[in-house]
Amino acid sequence: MSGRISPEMMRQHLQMYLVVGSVNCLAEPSRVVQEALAGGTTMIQFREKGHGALTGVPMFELARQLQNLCRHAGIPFIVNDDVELALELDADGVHIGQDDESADSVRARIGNRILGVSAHTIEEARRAILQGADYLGVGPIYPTISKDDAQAVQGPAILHEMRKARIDVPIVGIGGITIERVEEVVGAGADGIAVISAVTQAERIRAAAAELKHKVLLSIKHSRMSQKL
Ligand SMILES: Cc1ncc(COP(=O)(O)OP(=O)(O)O)c(N)n1
Ligand SMILES: Cc1nc(C(=O)O)sc1CCOP(=O)(O)O
Ligand SMILES: [Mg+2]
Repeated sequence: MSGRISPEMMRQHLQMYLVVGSVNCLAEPSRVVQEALAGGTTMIQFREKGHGALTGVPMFELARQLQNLCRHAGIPFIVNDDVELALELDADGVHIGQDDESADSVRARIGNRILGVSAHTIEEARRAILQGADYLGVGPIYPTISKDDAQAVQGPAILHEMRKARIDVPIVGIGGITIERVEEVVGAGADGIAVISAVTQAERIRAAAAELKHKVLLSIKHSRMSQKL
């Protein structure tokens, strides 16, 4: 990439953001990702974490396999937490949280690659932006079954509060998001949704991703129309 990603492009990539690792998948992870991409997923995060997570060569091989699928689909491949892995793979970006390496240090290491930072408060959001975040991951919006050490549930109100505080950077909501909740999340100010279980635990992965994306696009349209009124 010749420069930092534009906010407009970032918002598009955040619309239907799948966070995925072998631990979360009912089917083969590569099959899950293939199906999710066929359903219109706009960005993938490789998050190999939790009980039974792969390490070493098997983890690296899986990451490379999923990255190749993203390359063919023309969508960004983001690595969770592991900056070394992201650099080794020449991934499109990294997502870090408040307990990971600091955002300014990661920004210095990854150059213009995409940098996503988790933020739970307005203060964390402002700091992440100053330190070079391209987008914020805000959650958990609802209770989640996919992250044992998640913070307290925030509800969509945190998104409203951030937008009211003039945090204008691209934001993705995460945590317990299902098709029924998409409109509320986008209506509160998110540019898209990041999900694990709504896609990885679905019986029909392609259809689940496609329905979620369709709902996000409709919700963005509705929310723009109501802002104009
Ligand atoms: C898009 C997105 N938002 C938030 C997170 C959570 O990051 P973090 O708080 O560092 O927790 P772990 O995912 O590392 O357990 C995320 N991964 N993606
Ligand atoms: C990875 C992650 N981060 C969260 C946060 O709040 O920062 S919640 C979460 C898990 C999201 O999985 P699901 O869509 O199954 O709830
Ligand atoms: Mg992390």
